[in-house]
Amino acid sequence: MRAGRSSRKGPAFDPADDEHVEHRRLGVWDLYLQRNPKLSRLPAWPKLEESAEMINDLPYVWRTLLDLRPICGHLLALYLVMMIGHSLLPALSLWYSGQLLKIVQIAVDERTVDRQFLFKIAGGRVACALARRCLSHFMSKLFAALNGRIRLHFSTHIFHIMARLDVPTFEDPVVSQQLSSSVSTSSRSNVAWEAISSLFNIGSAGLRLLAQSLVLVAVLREQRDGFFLAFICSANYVISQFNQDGELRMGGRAWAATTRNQDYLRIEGLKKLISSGQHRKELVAGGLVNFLEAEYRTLVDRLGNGARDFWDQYEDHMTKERISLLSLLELPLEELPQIAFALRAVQYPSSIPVSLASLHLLQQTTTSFTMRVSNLMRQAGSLSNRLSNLRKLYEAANIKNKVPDGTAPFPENAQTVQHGISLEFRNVSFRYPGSEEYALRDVSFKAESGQLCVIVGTNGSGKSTVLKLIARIYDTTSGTILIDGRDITTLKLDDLRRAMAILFQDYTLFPLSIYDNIALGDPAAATPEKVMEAARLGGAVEFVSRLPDGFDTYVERPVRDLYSGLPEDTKTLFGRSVNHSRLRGHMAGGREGSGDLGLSGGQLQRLAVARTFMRSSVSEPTVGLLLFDEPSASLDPKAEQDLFARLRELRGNKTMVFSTHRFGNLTRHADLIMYMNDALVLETGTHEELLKRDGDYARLWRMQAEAFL
Ligand SMILES: Nc1ncnc2c1ncn2[C@@H]1O[C@H](COP(=O)(O)OP(=O)(O)OP(=O)(O)O)[C@@H](O)[C@H]1O
Repeated sequence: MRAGRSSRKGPAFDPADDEHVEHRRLGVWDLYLQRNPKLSRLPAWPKLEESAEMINDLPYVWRTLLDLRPICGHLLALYLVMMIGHSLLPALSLWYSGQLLKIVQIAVDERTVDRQFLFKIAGGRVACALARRCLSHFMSKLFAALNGRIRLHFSTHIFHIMARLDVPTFEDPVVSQQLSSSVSTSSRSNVAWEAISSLFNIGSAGLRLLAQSLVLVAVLREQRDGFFLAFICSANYVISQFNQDGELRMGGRAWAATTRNQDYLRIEGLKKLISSGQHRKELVAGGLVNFLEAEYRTLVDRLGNGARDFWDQYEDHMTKERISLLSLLELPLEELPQIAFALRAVQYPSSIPVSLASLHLLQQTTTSFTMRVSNLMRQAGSLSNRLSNLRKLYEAANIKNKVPDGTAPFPENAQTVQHGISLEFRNVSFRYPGSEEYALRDVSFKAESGQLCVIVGTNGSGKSTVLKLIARIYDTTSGTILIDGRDITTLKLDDLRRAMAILFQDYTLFPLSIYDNIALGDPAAATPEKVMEAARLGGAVEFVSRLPDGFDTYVERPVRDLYSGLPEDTKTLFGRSVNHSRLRGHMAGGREGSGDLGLSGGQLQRLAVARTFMRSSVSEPTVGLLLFDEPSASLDPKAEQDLFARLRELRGNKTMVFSTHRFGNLTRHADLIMYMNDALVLETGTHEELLKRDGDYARLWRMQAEAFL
């Protein structure tokens, strides 16, 4: 959504708060708008309010300048000097124009011309124009150079900001809003340079206005009716400024819009459905085309002109609102200077040439003057936004992670880890941030060092959550998790995570090469031999070798090729197939094949398993705990069996926690099985114990076994 200053301090915006928020219907849209305080009816009030807020952001400008001094201080200083020169030149031109006018006046009154003076003034006027052109040229070159250097400097700062955030912090909507307005790893824009250059621009525009005003006053003083003409030349601008403030103007105010119209929602849903390649299979296979088309027609007929997006409705409303008495006055006022000139010409016929020249000069100057004023106002508005983004860019480096680091090193004795780590949950309950529901309720269990623990249960029962809490992706809401008898929150996070290898169910592959994807399982120890071995253990070598670029193949190219207007016969370009539709699915764990590579879900899962194998083998001395969340979900039965066999063999003495809802033959080998349902651990024991108990585990086991009889 477009909005004014992105986030202000103050109480939360509540659409139901009638006292501070007004509600308007715009077609199918509900617009909620912060009520204007009385003073804000004045056209400059919102700008003043924003300027007051900007004061808090100014220290960050200073900090940025200090940061930039060693990188491009001399270029910045040069740019500033050029800008000052560029701002003063229009005033100098105006002064020369005033002098030319004077020459004309003397020529009319006295019929004489001082030729030398005339050449000097004309030469000065031309030199001014040339100087402005040259300065603009050099400034644009400097602008680009500064932009490049500053962007490069801040890109490492931004990389650091993004890389250090943990999962709950990154998912926090407040943090993501802060990041989206201040941090962008890919865009060509650059928050710091935008803020600094805006500030320079405003300073320069202010200086230009001041210098021009002073010269204008000096020139007008010498002209008959000069001030009167200047006033009427700028009158229509003043009126248009007052006229802008329609009732629904949203600039500077908090606002939110939503639609609850079911027909409109359905129309938009149908449009998305047919325009995205993602749903094409189901659409065609389900024979849905005719039904959807008829449905769409009915909805559009029913909603008529109301089926329009918010901005369309808003513009429509604003155009209706804009016709007022003042707006009707705006155009006739433009003619006023000519009328005034005609009357004066009648009154003083001898001064027609001077009046004509002065009228031209005045109109030209006031037009550029008023344009500058409105530019200045507009720039001041965006400056406030840019400065606040700059503040957020610096503040983002101090965002506190929600999972705090511990202080105790782990393990105390490095030799013990490879013989497994004991794991204990004591009365652990957990709710995901922002969720009311408990994902785990009072879970307690203990797995001794070197044991194989299998968590089984229904969908959504909390199996993956158990693994996420062990890796401290999230912290428990209540209760304690201990490894080797020590509370995990007290341990250094880096040490804790170095002691375990984890494969998530919703793993993702990185937009890097296949080699890097595997090597990042243990980047510090990665060698080509180790990566190859991990790929073999994950069952990935065969299909990767068949790819044209083998292990150098990018799972998803992070940089798209650009093309346009290619003849239809162009099937490949740069050794890759041309995507004429440009519609690609996203890469997400196991659920989809790779749009770029045409790899299947199972093949992608093998790559993820290979990555985990980088740190899972018996020989890996630093890892004592292996966590696997459904690693075989997309594998065929043979691949699944091979994987389980390899896992058992490679695990050695390490502790392994395995989550699955397919019992397979893994549970038979388990030292501890936990049966979960609806956030609770309902049964624990070995396979035999649980069968003897004849509870839910036994019932589900029999159900799965019967399917194969
Ligand atoms: N990031 C999240 N935010 C909010 N709720 C979540 C999140 N992830 C999971 N949940 C909820 O927590 C509960 C437990 O989810 P979890 O993924 O642990 O289940 P699971 O047993 O692994 O399920 P499955 O067998 O389908 O993988 C579910 O109700 C789920 O909707």
